Amino acid sequence: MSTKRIAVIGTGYVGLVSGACFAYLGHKVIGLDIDETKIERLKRGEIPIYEPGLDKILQRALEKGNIEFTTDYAYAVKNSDFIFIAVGTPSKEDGSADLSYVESAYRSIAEQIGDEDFKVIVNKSTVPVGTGRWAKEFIAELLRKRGIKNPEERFEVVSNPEFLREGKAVEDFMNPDRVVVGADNRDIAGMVASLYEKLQPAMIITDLPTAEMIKYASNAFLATKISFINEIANICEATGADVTVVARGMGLDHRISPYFLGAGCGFGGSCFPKDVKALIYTAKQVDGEPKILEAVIEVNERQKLKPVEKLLKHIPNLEGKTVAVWGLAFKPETDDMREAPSIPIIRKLLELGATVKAYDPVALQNAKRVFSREIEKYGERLQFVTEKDKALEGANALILVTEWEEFRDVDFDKLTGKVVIDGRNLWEPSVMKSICTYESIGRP
Ligand SMILES: NC(=O)c1ccc[n+]([C@@H]2O[C@H](COP(=O)([O-])OP(=O)(O)OC[C@H]3O[C@@H](n4cnc5c(N)ncnc54)[C@H](O)[C@@H]3O)[C@@H](O)[C@H]2O)c1
Ligand SMILES: O=c1ccn([C@@H]2O[C@H](COP(=O)(O)OP(=O)(O)O[C@H]3O[C@H](CO)[C@@H](O)[C@H](O)[C@H]3O)[C@@H](O)[C@H]2O)c(=O)[nH]1
Repeated sequence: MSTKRIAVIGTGYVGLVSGACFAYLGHKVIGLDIDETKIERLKRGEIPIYEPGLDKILQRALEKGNIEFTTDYAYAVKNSDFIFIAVGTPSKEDGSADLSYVESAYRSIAEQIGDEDFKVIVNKSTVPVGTGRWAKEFIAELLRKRGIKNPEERFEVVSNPEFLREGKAVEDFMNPDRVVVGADNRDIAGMVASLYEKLQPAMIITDLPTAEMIKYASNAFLATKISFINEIANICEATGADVTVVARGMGLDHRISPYFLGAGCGFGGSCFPKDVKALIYTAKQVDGEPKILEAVIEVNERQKLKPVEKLLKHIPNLEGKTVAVWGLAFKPETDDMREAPSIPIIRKLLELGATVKAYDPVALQNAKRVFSREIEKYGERLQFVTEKDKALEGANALILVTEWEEFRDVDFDKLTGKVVIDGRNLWEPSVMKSICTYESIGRP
């Protein structure tokens, strides 16, 4: 494999993992961020996020001298041929994707492109269909204004959406189900595809809008599977069926597949909620009626509060009661709190007068930031504890929100007599029901 010079703009979950993995694969990588503190920490070898396996990959890349970090766009653009954009694209109030960080990255890159350059600008951020083509005009115009001759010949824009999952990011990047590359110029798409050749992935090379749409359609479909099974879980609950067995029975049909049929208290994270909303927005802009997508969000919003609904059946008045909450991050193996179901659950419990004792193995620091308003408003009624058993001390009930592995083995003595709501169907009902008042999602 020939070594290529790559800059990665944004050193968050996607940028840092992609940069470290490209460097591990033998490319020369410059990671750039506007967050100076983050870059200072990375230069010292500290990793600002919790992501299993990233430390080892990054360490190896640093030892090989294949990765460096900077805040200097001039340096990063000058010393790279491929510039990957991996900045955030969060939801705006109206559900559309906020492209201001992406636009700012394009501007900063365009300021550094000279008369003799040719740079391949690769969108790894999830951006609405049409963004790549728009970016080509936007960047060309910026170059034109700077007096650069033949601006369209100085760069190409490529879409290379990322499909990694948090908590399994390194594993997913190194073993992708597929790599998707979209560009108007197929030769340049091929050049981007070749950056991954060591991984020998299934490869889709297509045009810009199609690549952008593959990302949204994939996330929307996975989110649909989750809302679908949650809807089935609610029907199971009312009819005495067991959703976990139903999901197993469905999943053995290879056309359905067993994945993403885990019923629970809904999906969270930095991607599914915002990407489904952005796709709804796009659909409406082109006069579509995205009924399925809207239902996916609606079902999910309701599902997130299911555990509280179930708790109220057993303890109708939560005033003066204490509820332990296990798992705050939006899924296990991450410290990411974005759109975590624990947020509406804890807010609701506090509103209803409960004292909440919250525990997570790695997300406590981020959780304290997310709940800063509640900490101020409710004082001692919202406590963060550093051990799962401490959360149970004096608690009338336990809600399991995130299925961290350490919650699998519980000290049954500590649960005796409590109301336990299992929001992720982690425990065996027959065992739990013998020691406490136990409810799960969609199981008798
Ligand atoms: N998190 C995931 O699992 C995941 C997976 C696939 C795709 N994505 C997509 O990838 C993109 C990035 O997501 P993330 O979770 O890594 O975001 P993140 O918030 O973790 O990181 C974004 C980084 O970009 C930096 N940044 C912002 N503006 C910048 C600029 N103008 N120049 C340089 N750096 C800048 C921020 O300081 C931050 O460090 C999003 O579009 C997201 O939808 C995310
Ligand atoms: O059967 C399931 C599977 C997942 N979830 C929930 O779904 C959310 C998202 O989980 P997951 O997809 O594992 O995590 P993400 O890191 O958000 O990854 C998704 O979003 C990324 C960003 O776009 C994509 O790159 C990935 O392919 C896509 O899986 C979490 O809250 C999970 O608890 C369920 O409720 N039931």
